[in-house]
Amino acid sequence: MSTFRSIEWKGDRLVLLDQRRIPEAKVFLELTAPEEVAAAIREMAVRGAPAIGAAAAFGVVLAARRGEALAEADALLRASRPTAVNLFWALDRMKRVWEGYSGAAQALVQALEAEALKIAEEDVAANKAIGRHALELIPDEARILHHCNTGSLATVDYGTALGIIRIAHEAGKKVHAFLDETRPRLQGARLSAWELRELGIPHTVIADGASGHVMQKFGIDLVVVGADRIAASGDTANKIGTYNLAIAARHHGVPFYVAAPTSTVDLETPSGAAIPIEERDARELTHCGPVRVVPEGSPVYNPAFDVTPAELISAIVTEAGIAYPPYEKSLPALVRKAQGGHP
Ligand SMILES: CSC[C@@H](O)[C@@H](O)C(=O)COP(=O)(O)O
Repeated sequence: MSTFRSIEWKGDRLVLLDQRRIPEAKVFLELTAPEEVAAAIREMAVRGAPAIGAAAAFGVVLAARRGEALAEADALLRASRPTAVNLFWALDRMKRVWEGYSGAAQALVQALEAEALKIAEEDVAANKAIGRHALELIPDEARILHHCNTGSLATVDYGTALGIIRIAHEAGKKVHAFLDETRPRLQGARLSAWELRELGIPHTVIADGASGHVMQKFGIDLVVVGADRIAASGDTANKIGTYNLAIAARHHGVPFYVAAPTSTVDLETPSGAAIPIEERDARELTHCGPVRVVPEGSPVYNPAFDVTPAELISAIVTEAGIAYPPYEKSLPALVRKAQGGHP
């Protein structure tokens, strides 16, 4: 894989690989202000639940370096996207460092920088652990269906669901990934295919509507997806189209796995009904690039995420181990384990 990370802290600026430009160009953005980080998250130059959490943490560091009001930067970054809980989880961690702080400004900048770097490094370690735990779920030869992009681009490095595919490949398993294109923003077609090509992992891009057909015609051994927020019940918000995939998987008897760090588990949210679902600009649907593909005046509805009910999820793979139903019991135990407590 590439020798760069999609998120890199350079001591005085945050460098992001602009995901809107992949695969046609590798363009790096150099951000020095929290407003720029919030805009990059909102406009999806950086995207994917763990990646936006880490980027927001560095947004707070930038605000501190500039001597700006941290409460304002925090509010601005929190408002950038609503669904992925990692954003709020990372900003809460940063807030525990700055809230009530009364020492020297320079020492606070250093403490915030250390915390943001810790968030980033912990994410990489969590993703590798997720991949190792998942090995027991992957047959030696496996056709794996995947939705959206959950790889190095969507995290600080390695990835969650795509990381599982990568680690299984590196472990010598014969994996073939079927990648949903993931309309309307094409994270599967543009980003996951790009990552798997760089890694030399066999894959085939399919239209979202083809996933049922592929299960029926070729046979899929498992589906693995990421998550933006997992409620205490196990209900999981992820990229729009995930729910359809889970229904098709159940119909075909295909195991449906969710892969996410425990920072994506939100025990405060009891069930999927309480997860805020982002609606994005209609233009994402009405246009393909500059070309209008929906007649002028036709109403559109563009939810960016859906919620897959826990009963359709075979297991949730986290860095602390694999949670099986009933998730109300297994998820809190894994969250406690990840935090260093008893399972
Ligand atoms: C490891 S990324 C997991 C999820 O964040 C991913 O599947 C997803 O839904 C991303 O949505 P996006 O709108 O591209 O940020």
